[in-house]
Amino acid sequence: MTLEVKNVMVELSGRRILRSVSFAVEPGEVVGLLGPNGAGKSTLMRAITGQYPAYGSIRLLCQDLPQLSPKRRARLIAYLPQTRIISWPMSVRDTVALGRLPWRAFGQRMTEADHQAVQDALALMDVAQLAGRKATELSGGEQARVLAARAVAQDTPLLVADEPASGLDPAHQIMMMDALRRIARKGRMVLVSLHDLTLAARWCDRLILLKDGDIAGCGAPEELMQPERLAEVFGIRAHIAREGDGLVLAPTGLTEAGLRQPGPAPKESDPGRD
Ligand SMILES: Nc1ncnc2c1ncn2[C@@H]1O[C@H](COP(=O)(O)OP(=O)(O)OP(=O)(O)O)[C@@H](O)[C@H]1O
Repeated sequence: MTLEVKNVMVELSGRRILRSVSFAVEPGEVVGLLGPNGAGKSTLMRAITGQYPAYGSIRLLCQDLPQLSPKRRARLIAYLPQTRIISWPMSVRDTVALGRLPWRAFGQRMTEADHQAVQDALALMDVAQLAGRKATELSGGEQARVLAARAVAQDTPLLVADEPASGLDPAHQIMMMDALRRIARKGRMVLVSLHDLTLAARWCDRLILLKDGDIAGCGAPEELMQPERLAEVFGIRAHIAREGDGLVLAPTGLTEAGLRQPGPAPKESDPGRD
């Protein structure tokens, strides 16, 4: 009863973006996907959600995801994209209710269960007080929480969230991570990409480090968040401290390699290699 990603390779515009990525996510856990800009996090999420064709195997609850119809897939996976601008001039409640569409036949009215799922999602993302407002008139962070609520309302076994905390104020970043953890603890799977190392270390059960389209590490935050690993993957030095029940990580500077090459390394896997 897992998400199983095996030897996934993705090529876009003739460039190999993901090389041979394998990992699993179990029900009940929040798995964080970390890596520098351009490492391939969004590409991996898009491959899992069926937006990019991929070689290899992507199975969820023992079903081959690429074989499923869009509607069947929408009942299994909710996806929160990185770009979160709402362009439909609908109320917040109606926007969140779009998350229930995969569960209804065309033209069918919302059931009591649909209304409850919408209300729960509005509350979880702290946007219930905005329910009657036009979604397009909200701030960027508010819109981000509305779209997160829509993904939550979809009530799927797997939630894939691409940088759900970006653009949120500190309190709502914590609320977001807390919400993802609560969703997971109800037996769902959560795969979330993050750039904030402290959020990742404190709220994720396991972390996957992606670099240049390859997995550079996978394990519990305490195992992975080591100075050498952060230097290798991100090119940074960081202050790492244990506080309460988790780690706090504060980047303090660039390593020599990071100074030489702060951006992602050129892909060795471009056509011609292998
Ligand atoms: N449609 C596309 N065609 C060609 N190359 C692409 C396409 N989409 C992404 N890429 C390239 O794939 C690589 C990985 O991009 P991706 O968006 O997956 O990175 P990321 O890890 O999510 O980065 P970020 O942290 O900046 O969001 C980048 O080098 C990017 O330029």
